[in-house]
This record gives sequence, structure tokens and C-alpha cells, in this order.
Amino acid sequence: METIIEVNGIRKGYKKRKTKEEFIAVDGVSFSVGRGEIVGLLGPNGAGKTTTIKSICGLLVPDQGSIHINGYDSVKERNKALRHISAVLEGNRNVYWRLTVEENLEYFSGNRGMRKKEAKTRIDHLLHLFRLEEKRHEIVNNLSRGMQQKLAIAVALMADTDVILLDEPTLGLDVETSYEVRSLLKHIAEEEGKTIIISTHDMAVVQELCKRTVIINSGKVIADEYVQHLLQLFETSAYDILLKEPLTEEQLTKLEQQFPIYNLQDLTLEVNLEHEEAIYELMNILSINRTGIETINRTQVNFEQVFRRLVKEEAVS
Ligand SMILES: Nc1ncnc2c1ncn2[C@@H]1O[C@H](COP(=O)(O)OP(=O)(O)OP(=O)(O)O)[C@@H](O)[C@H]1O
Repeated sequence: METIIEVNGIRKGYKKRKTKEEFIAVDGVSFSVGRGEIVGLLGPNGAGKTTTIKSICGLLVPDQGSIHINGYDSVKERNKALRHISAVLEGNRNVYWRLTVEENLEYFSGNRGMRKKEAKTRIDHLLHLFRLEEKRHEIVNNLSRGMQQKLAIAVALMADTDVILLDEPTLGLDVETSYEVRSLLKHIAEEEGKTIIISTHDMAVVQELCKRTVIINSGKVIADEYVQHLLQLFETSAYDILLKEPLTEEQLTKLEQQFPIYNLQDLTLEVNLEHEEAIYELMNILSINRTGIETINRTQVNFEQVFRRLVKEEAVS
């Protein structure tokens, strides 16, 4: 697959206002994205996702490392590189609040030097696709949050760039609008062949849309994997065990020494057993206090659990 974005060892520090001390928000992040891929950029609060997205779309210049877009260096060949990118950042900064829906789309068609007729056809198509036809003449400020978000994505499509960066596209949307936005993004990727990078906390977005995910924690990449691989990896080794009695301190210490424990709540133990024989080792530890097992199940993991586990393992190691 042809690489369209290459992020190579970027580092970005922010100076704290009062102490002037430097805080490293992104610390040697590298990953690449192939043409037509949808990649999820994940990480807990403050992990460095927005800093990474802003670096890719040229709003921030990394202190170290480089970013290439379609082969162009994002700093040294900024204009050529950025021609290929549009970004939908948090707070809908890519739309004009005092213009109408249609005027916003027209404005961005002008930016791309589109002919009037071509622009009109495209605007009609996007308004229909995004179900915004009735709001064509509405001032953006008067739209609901969900409609504003849809327009922001439509505007990015109007620019017709190869790559679209989305920072938290479903944040603050109700269940139905969030579903609609996810479907639209899927459509865009499948029908329009766009390359999409989505920074999100919404695991439904990742599981439904992204083939691959890059997970950042404390400014560093801790996983760059196909979503399906991660799900399989955790599915085969994760167990949910319901105990008959609570664990003693001694049992817990022994368990923690031997297996990654993902969760322990009252009598429910979520544990990673690498191989089936590990169950016997676990039973050995439980037998110290004759702790019985009520049920034991191999866990059907979803991506949210995988994510939580990865970030937790990283914090422990
Ligand atoms: N302009 C800034 N000045 C100082 N520190 C900043 C600035 N922007 C971000 N940071 C800090 O850098 C770190 C990474 O922030 P960033 O917004 O990239 O994280 P994020 O992964 O997008 O987080 P969230 O999921 O909460 O949006 C955070 O600790 C944040 O407080």
C-alpha cells in the first residue's frame, strides 16, 4: 500500500507558563498511514493525540522529527504538503459561524478553485448525503451541535483533499447523531477513497471504522496494530472468573506476580492466562485458602476492554 502520511520521531514540548519548565507532550512518535486507510489515534486524556493531529495539519511545528504528506515535508514544503489535508478539529474551527451552511460550502469550494457549476453539484450532493438540505440557508450559529459537526465534515469533503484528520468527531453528540456521523465517515472512506485519521475516545468509532489503531500513552506509541489482531490477542487469553469467596492478601499478591490482572471487583476477577495450563496454576493459588470458583468464562472482548488493558499494562511495566 502506498504510504501517504509518514510521521517520523516527532517530539513536542510545551513550556509551563509559570515555571518555564518544559513538558514533553509528544515524545518520539512515529507511524505511517497508507492511502485509503482509516486509522484510529487513541490514548487516555493528555496522551498527546491532539498535539499529534495538530502537528500533522501544520498548526504546530514539532521540535524534533519530521512529517511527510504525500512525500512533502510538512515544514520545509508546507504549502505543498498541506494541500493534501483537511482537518476537523474540536470546536468546529473549520466552519464560519456567521455564514450559512451553503455559504460555508461555497467558500471552501472557492478555496479549491472549483468552477461554479462543479461546486454547485458537489454542494447539492453533500447536503443530500449529510441530510442538511433543509438547513441550507441557516446560519451555522443556529444549528445544533450535531448538525455543526456534520457540516464541519462536509466542509472538509468540499475541500476534496486526499487526507481528512478528525479530532473527536463524535464528542458531545447524542446516540443517533453519533451513529449517523460514524455511518457517514464509513461511507466517505469506502466510496470516496479518503485517507482518514481519527483521534477519539469513542471505542465504537474504532471498532466500527478503523482497521488499524495507533495507541499513544504519555506521548509515546504503545501499540500500532490492526484492531482485529488486538481483539484476537486479548480474546484468546482473557478470562472472567467469578469466585465463591473473596481473595486473601496472600492470594492476590501471588496472582499478581504470575498473571496480569485486569480487574478485580468483589468476587469477579478478570485475568489474562497466556496458556490453558495457566488455569491450573491459578487454581493452585486459589486452593491456598480453598477459594472456590463459581464460574469461569473466556471473555468476549470488545475494543474498549482491549484499550483499557493495553494502557493499564503500559502503566504497570
Ligand atoms: N498549549 C499548551 N500548553 C501547555 N501544555 C499543553 C498545551 N497543549 C497541550 N498541552 C499538554 O500536553 C499534553 C498532551 O495534550 P493533548 O491535547 O495533545 O492530549 P490529548 O491526547 O489530545 O488529550 P485529550 O484526550 O484530553 O484531548 C497534556 O498534558 C496537555 O495538558
